[in-house]
Amino acid sequence: MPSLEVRGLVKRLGDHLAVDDLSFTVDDGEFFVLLGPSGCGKTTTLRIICGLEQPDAGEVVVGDRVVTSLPSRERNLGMVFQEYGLYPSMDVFGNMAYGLQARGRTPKDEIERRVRAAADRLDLGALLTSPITDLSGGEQQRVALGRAMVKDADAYLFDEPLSNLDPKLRYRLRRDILALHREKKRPSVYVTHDQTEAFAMGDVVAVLANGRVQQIGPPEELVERPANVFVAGFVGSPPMNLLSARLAATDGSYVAHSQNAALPLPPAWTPTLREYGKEQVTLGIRPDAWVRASDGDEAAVVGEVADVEPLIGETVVRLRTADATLAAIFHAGEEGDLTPGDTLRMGVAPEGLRLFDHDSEQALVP
Ligand SMILES: Nc1ncnc2c1ncn2[C@@H]1O[C@H](COP(=O)(O)OP(=O)(O)OP(=O)(O)O)[C@@H](O)[C@H]1O
Repeated sequence: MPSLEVRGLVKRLGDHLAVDDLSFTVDDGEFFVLLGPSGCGKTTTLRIICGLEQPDAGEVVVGDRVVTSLPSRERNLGMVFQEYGLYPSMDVFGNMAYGLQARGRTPKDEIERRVRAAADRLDLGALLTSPITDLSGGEQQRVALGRAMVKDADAYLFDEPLSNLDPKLRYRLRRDILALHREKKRPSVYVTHDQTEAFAMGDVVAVLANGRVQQIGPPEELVERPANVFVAGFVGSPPMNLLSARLAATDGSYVAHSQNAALPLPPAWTPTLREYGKEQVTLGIRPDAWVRASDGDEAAVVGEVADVEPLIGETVVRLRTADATLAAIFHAGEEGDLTPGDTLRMGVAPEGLRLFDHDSEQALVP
């Protein structure tokens, strides 16, 4: 049985439909990430799960309890937010202990034991009596994490908890959050617009746009098999190249014509495309699927190198053609000696091609 479930959530904010028929389930021990661009409804969804916002329609289920109309404090959730949400008048101990003290069910020495254990884990042991206002942003966020850690919550919710922190601290706190999650073995829902974070942390990632789920799956599935044009253009850095193309059948297999090139599709596509019948498609080319091609190769896209960006272990090359700018990732060294202005011919490894219906923008599946 899933331990956290939202069913058909709808939320209108002013005249904006912030959450539009959203459903997903998170199992015990699963780290579930809500990923999407700014304004897609991630925070609103989390606020509904927490009980800080009432949905216009739909249900929130935690364990075997429908909690939709319960106040936040009765939902037994651990929450960590971007704006730490700490009490400035209290010290570190007071903030971490507050939730347990307020519920009044945990003996004082047990609270003390839990707070000290969490503080030690988070390197806050020496700061327990410090006023919150004396702490750095990273320390405050660790206190907020510690406050969630001392609770035995039924589910844990995180809303962009790391976005105010520098990269080194972010990396460390990611590990702390995952350690907390693994220890508690409860469902966790983590909101972020940072796909590196989403992919590094999530067992399952839900991509949201305009308040709707676009795709739910493990990170590698979103990259390998994006369900639609939005996901294809959103995940990956750089994301998949998306081009309009015309399909043509030749000798029983298919070729996609785009950018003055004839790109052969693997034979596995043939039955699907025969049934599909349409000519016009959107072609997706993974940036890591490009290969250098030789002169006269019909299956090569030709363009001018616009930009060469060396990264750690790989190089991103941008190629300008008559009507598109394409991104290619080469393992460091494979790009050769390219400089902006050079003419470059690139072929595509056929397994790196994806096709989407031109109108519905949904993926076609071979
Ligand atoms: N009171 C309001 N009236 C109208 N629209 C609102 C109101 N509050 C929020 N919105 C809009 O609802 C949408 C969803 O907001 P939400 O904060 O859930 O998005 P988000 O995905 O978490 O974005 P971010 O990553 O920027 O925090 C946004 O477009 C926001 O501008």
